[in-house]
Amino acid sequence: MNTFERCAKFLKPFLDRKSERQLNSPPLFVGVEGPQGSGKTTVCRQLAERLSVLYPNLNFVTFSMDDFYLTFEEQNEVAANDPTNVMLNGRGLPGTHDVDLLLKCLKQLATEKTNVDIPIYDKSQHRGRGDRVAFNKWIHIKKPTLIDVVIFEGWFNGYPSYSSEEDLISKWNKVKLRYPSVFENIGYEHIAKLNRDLVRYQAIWDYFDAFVCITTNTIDNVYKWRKQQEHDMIKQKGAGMTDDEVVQFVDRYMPVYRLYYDRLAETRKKIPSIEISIGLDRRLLPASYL
Ligand SMILES: Nc1ncnc2c1ncn2[C@@H]1O[C@H](COP(=O)(O)OP(=O)(O)OP(=O)(O)O)[C@@H](O)[C@H]1O
Repeated sequence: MNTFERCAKFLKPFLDRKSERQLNSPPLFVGVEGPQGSGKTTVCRQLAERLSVLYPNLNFVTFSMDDFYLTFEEQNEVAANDPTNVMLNGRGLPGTHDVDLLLKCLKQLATEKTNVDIPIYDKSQHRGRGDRVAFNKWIHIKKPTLIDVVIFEGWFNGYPSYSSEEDLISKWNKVKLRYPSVFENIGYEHIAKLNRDLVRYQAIWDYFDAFVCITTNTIDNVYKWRKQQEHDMIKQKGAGMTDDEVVQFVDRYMPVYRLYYDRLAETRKKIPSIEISIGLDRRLLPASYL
């Protein structure tokens, strides 16, 4: 069994129920989480393509947290407002998305009262710094199209913020001792800001009816996966990050993994969910076959 087959098996009862749908029932929201490079985009594409063949009466839409990055100008402003905060110096982490726009889209999809316009982000614009594409290139869902299944992926989907400052500080003290290089240039004010930003995302997770978590035996695999991706890109397009650049790039994300990754179980307890564990080769680890 592979990741797609395991996801499809988990989602089958939800989709069977949905396929006997009642008119105007809200869509099924499927959240997909997985560390960078774990294969989220691939599995979401496979789910939308193959499940729409298996369930021809259901309309699927797939999009990503990445589509909701702030515009180039807004991101520059975020970085300029907090110049010592390396975590906000460029897109990627909590605090660099238009959460209000995302919540508006989710609400519109849930209530089906209006047309829905879903943005698309182009990472290649501004020499790789990225920007949101023009409105006419967004995904436009026009009434009376009924969306039955929303598949939404993001690398920190479901990460629960800390509601107690004491817990946040205690975790921060532990992880910065254990991973000093990751937290080298990060002060408590940056961690507190990160947590405040993450609080705003919690309302997104509340939409999930089903939650797919692709987990891995060690989060350090993210470095290796990204190196592979960049090596492939250099082969195909002649350009890509060097191994050292990859380390620097992934380091910027690591504080979030180190602070929150092991708290995902909290979200999983609240939502019907599945944990699909993969190894470095992205094959399922034995427990995931169940
Ligand atoms: N099951 C798999 N087995 C082997 N390779 C895979 C598998 N799934 C995805 N890949 C490959 O791994 C790479 C990363 O996949 P993908 O872009 O889907 O991951 P991602 O989690 O969405 O990454 P990111 O967060 O960086 O966008 C791609 O080159 C893809 O072809």
